[in-house]
Amino acid sequence: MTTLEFRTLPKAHLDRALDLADLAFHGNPEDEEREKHREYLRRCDRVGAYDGDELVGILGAFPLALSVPGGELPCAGATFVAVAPTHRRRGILSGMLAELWRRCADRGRPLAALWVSQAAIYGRFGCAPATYGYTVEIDSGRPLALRTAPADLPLRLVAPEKAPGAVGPVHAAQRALRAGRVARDDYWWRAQVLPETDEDNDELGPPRVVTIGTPPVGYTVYRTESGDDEPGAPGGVVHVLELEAETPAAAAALWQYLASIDLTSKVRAWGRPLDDPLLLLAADRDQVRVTQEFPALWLRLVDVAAALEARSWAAPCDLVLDLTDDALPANAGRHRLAAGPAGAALTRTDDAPDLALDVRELAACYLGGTELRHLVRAGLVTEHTPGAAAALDAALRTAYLPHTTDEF
Ligand SMILES: CC(=O)SCCNC(=O)CCNC(=O)[C@H](O)C(C)(C)COP(=O)(O)OP(=O)(O)OC[C@H]1O[C@@H](n2cnc3c(N)ncnc32)[C@H](O)[C@@H]1OP(=O)(O)O
Repeated sequence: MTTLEFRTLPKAHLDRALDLADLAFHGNPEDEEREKHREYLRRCDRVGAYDGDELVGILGAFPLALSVPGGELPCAGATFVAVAPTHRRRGILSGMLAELWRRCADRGRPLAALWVSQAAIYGRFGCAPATYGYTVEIDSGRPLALRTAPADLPLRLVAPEKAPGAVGPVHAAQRALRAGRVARDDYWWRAQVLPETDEDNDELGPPRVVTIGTPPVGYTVYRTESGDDEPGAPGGVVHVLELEAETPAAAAALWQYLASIDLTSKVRAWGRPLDDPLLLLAADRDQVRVTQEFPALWLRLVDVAAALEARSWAAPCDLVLDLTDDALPANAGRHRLAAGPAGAALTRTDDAPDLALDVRELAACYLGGTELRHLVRAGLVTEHTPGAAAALDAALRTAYLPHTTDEF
């Protein structure tokens, strides 16, 4: 029997990695899509698991900059995780993640993030959902009724290749307000946000980008799905991938535009923030309905001290946290967190703990998307000192909920 080895997957093995991913994800991509995946993996830090010469596991990690409250941090964006079906449940995923945590330490990345294929897999590795999304549907078979007057500003269609220059500044300004978002370069806009075809739904047309204002104070990215030609049949669907606006009036105008596109009768917006103003702009909440809520980005605090000391804090707190972290014992133990608007320090202590929790619970709360007091009520966090969870919640609070649509 051979032993498993975890090492960097060289570029020469990219096609073997793609074959393995197709095997594990039941994919059968066309040439163009396969080239897209090859480019994708080429940009990643790659861990390969080898059984002798056989490639039996692959994990990619994009080098990302993730927005956190008050700034951004280097983050490994784990993706393309696949284990050969002949080798499952032999610890290959566990070994690849252990290698990823080592590389995060070597490369100065305190965070790792991922979109999971199944929610049951990653909690045991210290990961937790840190951002959430809503799917919102607008019945646009009738005019969209709004409580806020739409801005009277020009709307312009922008060619996708011009989008990074035209709407990048609006995205960057909004990203500074919301934790959980990835810094986008031209590659990210082209390949991740605006690919010509939608990989998951070939019924959808190409991406359309529309800006409002000169210079833009908002924009939307959407694709359309045509409806049935029969008279009286439902119209097409406008699939909104992104909508960012700097003012309520600009948001109202963009939603009104999307809801009034001819030959369509529904707007389906995926991955809206849970505090999306759209839900308050709507004059008739029967016309604008939340149809799904889902965990979006999962987070792992690989270096807890670096992560906590890098974010901003809304209120002062001085608490002893008793942390467990089975995979990364350097994070475990008692730490005093002294934090406030001037910054934070995490120092080891023998003092009695105010709160006892696992690193995955801290990951859930880190970006401000989950409140500790709810985790206390669920029996997942132990509050030794009454009021400690509320004090930490007040310190972690953010003005906007964390949010991301960057699915990788
Ligand atoms: C970020 C992303 O890319 S997410 C995509 C993940 N990839 C896929 O879903 C593709 C198809 N599946 C696979 O490739 C594999 O089955 C993987 C990656 C999910 C798991 O790989 P394995 O090497 O089998 O996992 P490993 O043996 O390290 O398991 C570690 C633990 O996780 C558990 N586990 C693994 N997969 C699952 C699962 N799907 N559901 C629940 N538990 C799971 C194992 O039971 C084990 O628990 P234990 O330590 O208590 O025994």
